[in-house]
Amino acid sequence: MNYINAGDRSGCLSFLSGITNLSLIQCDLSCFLAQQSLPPVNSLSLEFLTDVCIALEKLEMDKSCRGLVVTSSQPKVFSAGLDILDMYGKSPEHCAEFWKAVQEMWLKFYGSNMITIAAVNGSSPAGGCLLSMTCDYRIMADNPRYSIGLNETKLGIVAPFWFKDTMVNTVGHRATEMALQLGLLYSPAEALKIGLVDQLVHEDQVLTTATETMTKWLAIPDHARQLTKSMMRKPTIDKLAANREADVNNFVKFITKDSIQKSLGMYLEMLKRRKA
Ligand SMILES: CCCC/C=C\CC(=O)SCCNC(=O)CCNC(=O)[C@H](O)C(C)(C)COP(=O)(O)OP(=O)(O)OC[C@H]1O[C@@H](n2cnc3c(N)ncnc32)[C@H](O)[C@@H]1OP(=O)(O)O
Repeated sequence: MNYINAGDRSGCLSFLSGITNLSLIQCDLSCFLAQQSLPPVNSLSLEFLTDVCIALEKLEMDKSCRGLVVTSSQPKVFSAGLDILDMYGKSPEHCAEFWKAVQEMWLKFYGSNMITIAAVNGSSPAGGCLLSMTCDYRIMADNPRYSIGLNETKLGIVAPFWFKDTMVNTVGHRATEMALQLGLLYSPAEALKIGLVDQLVHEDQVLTTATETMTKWLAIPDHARQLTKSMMRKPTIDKLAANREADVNNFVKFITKDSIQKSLGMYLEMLKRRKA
């Protein structure tokens, strides 16, 4: 069955307008494919996060859209996480705007009424791992060169409580404690073992498997599934929703510290050196 039906694209043109880094392709009557495409590594920049939130809001209001497969059109990378350049050498005002957009993205994805499936076609560190954890199901390409995890401590930064909560809800308290303190990036096999991803498939099969899985999830009555999802996730969502401003202030205070800026600068340098 051909799930990605190019003939149906006209049905989602309205979602594409104004969107530069995300394309939405209608897969069948009730499911969309959201493909991130921000070269070179799909980092989650302020502009990109804003695009994603607008697109998601529109899909959420479209009652005919019941499911979303989230993937990347960049080979080998699902998402490199938050765009470090939005946190490095920027004004406190910019950092605050950026963080609000990160919060918004998380709130929208984690609280989505749609079935969300992450087709993790490559590496997915930090914010990329967070994005995949907001989804209901994760399918990852079985290539030992790829990794996934919340590696913030390796950059000298600290994952906020709602990153931590999302991971606890996914893999449990002990695995999260190890993962966060050590900034662990897991191979696909390790990620499967701790439950960070739900299924590994050959890289060529990630999207097909995601759409097959979607078909199974679509068979469940929406109202029952949505209420169950909300029951599981609402306490975690409410915690951030009630503390958004304080969380923004904490982030800005932390990220603009000289010592943290220095760590981020060194990390960026390391990324460039590694390439050379
Ligand atoms: C209080 C704070 C709370 C939480 C905050 C943050 C959470 C985060 O998400 S921080 C971001 C953490 N991300 C990472 O640590 C990933 C870093 N990137 C990589 O490991 C690799 O790039 C990756 C495995 C994703 C892909 O590898 P390659 O395909 O080999 O690409 P390159 O490493 O050559 O990268 C190409 C190009 O992109 C730049 N880059 C990579 N990641 C980021 C990023 N997250 N933000 C901004 N820029 C990034 C990299 O430096 C290269 O740049 P150029 O050298 O200029 O080409």
